[in-house]
Amino acid sequence: MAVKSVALVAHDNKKKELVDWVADNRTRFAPLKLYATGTTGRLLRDNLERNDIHCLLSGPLGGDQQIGAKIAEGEIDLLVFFWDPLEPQPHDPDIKALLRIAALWNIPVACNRATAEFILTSAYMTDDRHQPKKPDFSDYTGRSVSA
Ligand SMILES: O=C(CO)COP(=O)(O)O
Repeated sequence: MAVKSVALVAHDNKKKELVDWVADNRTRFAPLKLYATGTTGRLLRDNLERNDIHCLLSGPLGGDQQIGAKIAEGEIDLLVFFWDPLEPQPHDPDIKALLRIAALWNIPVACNRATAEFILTSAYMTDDRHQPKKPDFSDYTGRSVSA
């Protein structure tokens, strides 16, 4: 079975919810390759005693953009992003950019625990025959533009 890569990101008020959810699903997460923004990743590492989590920069310091770049490069199969709907964030443009790039590249995104549960327990998680359709941007990249 191909190893799926999951990016885990949570805003401060949502970090406990994310860490608890991942801990509750430890067995399902065991075979998955995990990426996380800096602080989320540190908490996951400490609480799950998993030292193989690829921790990027903290979100406001560029971590959201690093995850977005990995999505664009085809390295991420699922984004779990518990963003905080009750608190403004200084790096709001980065958050929008991350959600945009995930939508653009047709990556499944869970923004709350209910959705994350549906996706994590989906048969598609372990079925190599299922691959989300890769978008075809050839019309866009090949468009005529005058220099
Ligand atoms: O701010 C974040 C996502 O927008 C998360 O970053 P941290 O995991 O570093 O707190």
